[in-house]
Amino acid sequence: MNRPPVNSLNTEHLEQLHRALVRLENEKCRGMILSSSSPTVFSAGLDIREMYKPELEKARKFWRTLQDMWLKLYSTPYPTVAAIHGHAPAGGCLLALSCEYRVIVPNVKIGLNETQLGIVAPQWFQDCMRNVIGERQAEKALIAGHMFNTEQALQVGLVDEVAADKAACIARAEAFLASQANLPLLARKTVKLGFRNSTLSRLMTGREADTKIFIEYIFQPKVQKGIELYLQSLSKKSG
Ligand SMILES: CCCC/C=C/CC(=O)SCCNC(=O)CCNC(=O)[C@H](O)C(C)(C)COP(=O)(O)OP(=O)(O)OC[C@H]1O[C@@H](n2cnc3c(N)ncnc32)[C@H](O)[C@@H]1OP(=O)(O)O
Repeated sequence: MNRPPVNSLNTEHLEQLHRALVRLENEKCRGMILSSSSPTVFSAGLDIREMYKPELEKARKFWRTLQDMWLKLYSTPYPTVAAIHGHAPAGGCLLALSCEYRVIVPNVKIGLNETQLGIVAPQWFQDCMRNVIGERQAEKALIAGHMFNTEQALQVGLVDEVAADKAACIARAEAFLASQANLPLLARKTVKLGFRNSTLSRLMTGREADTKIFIEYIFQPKVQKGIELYLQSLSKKSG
């Protein structure tokens, strides 16, 4: 990902990610490392400006593009690793959770923090967390909107490994891909999809309902006010 300053996910960036995933599949790629050009941020999650006073059709398109990208990422036939050498809140955490393996560096925060922002992580975000860290830990983390530090993320199983820095993180991600290289492709892909199918189907069969929930939610005046205040707090911080 290379969308400075924080790889926030707007419609255009989501489309780029989706196109890249389709191309990798068409080219029969043997594995992907999802990484960031930023030295400190993996991805700041959804671009909050896409949700602030949007036009209805643009907001719908934004959400559908996110769904499309995620459905592709979660179901790739090739192995995927997230090299998390920077913070990964909310949608950034979703990207990492959607890969098959996660390597993180020290001093990083990762989690589905939506509750803390007064918004609700969509069901499929929650499912991804549950599938990785289990029901009990996911429920606790999601209710609190907890951001895990590196040590906590390793302890709870949210990530698989800690590496000292970006170079080591990428090297460990490559090692994971190498460990998969000799597995029979069809068997590997079939087992992966078997595990992920119910989560994928839940969104595929409920896409319109999921979009409706998003639209109805963000168009509420009190939600718009909350987004406005949050945007102000973010830009005051960097100002
Ligand atoms: C039913 C509704 C469901 C909706 C689901 C939503 C899921 C989501 O993903 S919501 C997005 C949640 N994301 C966040 O809360 C992250 C907010 N950002 C941060 O915590 C920090 O920016 C960071 C830890 C990622 C990085 O910190 P750092 O100090 O390096 O950078 P900053 O100075 O904070 O930010 C630089 C710059 O980027 C702007 N920005 C940051 N995050 C976002 C974002 N998610 N969307 C849009 N813009 C963002 C920030 O305002 C700064 O901009 P300016 O330089 O122009 O002020």
